[in-house]
Amino acid sequence: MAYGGREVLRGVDLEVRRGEILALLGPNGAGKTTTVEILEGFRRRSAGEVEVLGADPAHGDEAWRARLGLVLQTWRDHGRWRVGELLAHFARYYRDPRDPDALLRLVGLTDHAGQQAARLSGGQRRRLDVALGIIGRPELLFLDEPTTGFDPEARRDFHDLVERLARDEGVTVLLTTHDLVEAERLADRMAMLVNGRIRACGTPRELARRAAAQAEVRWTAPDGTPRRERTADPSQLVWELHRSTGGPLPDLEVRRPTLEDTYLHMLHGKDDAAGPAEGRAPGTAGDAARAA
Ligand SMILES: Nc1ncnc2c1ncn2[C@@H]1O[C@H](COP(=O)(O)OP(=O)(O)OP(=O)(O)O)[C@@H](O)[C@H]1O
Repeated sequence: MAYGGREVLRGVDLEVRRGEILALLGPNGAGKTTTVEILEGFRRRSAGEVEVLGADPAHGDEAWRARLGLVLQTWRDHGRWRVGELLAHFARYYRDPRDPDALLRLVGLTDHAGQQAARLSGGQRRRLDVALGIIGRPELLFLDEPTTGFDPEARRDFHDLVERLARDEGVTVLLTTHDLVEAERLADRMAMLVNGRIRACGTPRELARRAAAQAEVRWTAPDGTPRRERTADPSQLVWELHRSTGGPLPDLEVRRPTLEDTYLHMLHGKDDAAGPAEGRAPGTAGDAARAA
């Protein structure tokens, strides 16, 4: 995929399976929104094959569109509408919409039903976005950085809601986020997009294993100096230190790699972390993406 002459996606090989939650991660400018907008049918791709719910998004009709739910990054301008009226209005576009009052309860906006959308707080607007995204009972839900601006409780409620949608209603979810805790909490699989290419894709556990990020061992040396070392095999290091000092290691601490370590390792590491797109020469491959 190129903007003007500049290629921003090159070989995005990605499949989202029906009923799964897939988190698309990657640094600013990696191409996540571009990818998602192509899948949603909002952006024309310049090359590659894409199939979403059995159709090419570039030719998706109204019936196809009604099966998607979108929570976009940019806020749609419905500021003058009252929250309850807005939901009732959008409900009319769908054959089997959720009940607007039940939906307000679901996203925690019942007390704001009579309020103008423009007067909601940032986090409350985001909840409204989520409500609008799921009002039509979508089969496939796109969530583009959905919890930006949420307080911790709203975030937890939102995570519960997304989990319920996936588990109880079989909704497929494609989530982009910079929040690694969110990705780990929600996602069945994570895909890492770096420089327009999928660098790795797998369950959080698989990615951690593939990235082989290193543990950090800290201790105080016999002369009192604090020491730290990174190693893939902390037990070996501790054993060697123990043997060389001949006694217990003061202030010993072994810190396992966090998800953030894994992420940064993948971001800056070599292709040993590469997933299915591994080994492609730059610019040679078109993009291929399938969702549900
Ligand atoms: N309409 C456009 N015209 C030209 N270049 C664009 C356009 N939209 C995006 N880009 C460029 O394409 C690249 C990918 O952008 P994109 O918005 O897809 O990244 P992203 O991964 O969603 O980033 P972020 O995490 O910051 O939201 C960026 O370098 C961006 O500057």
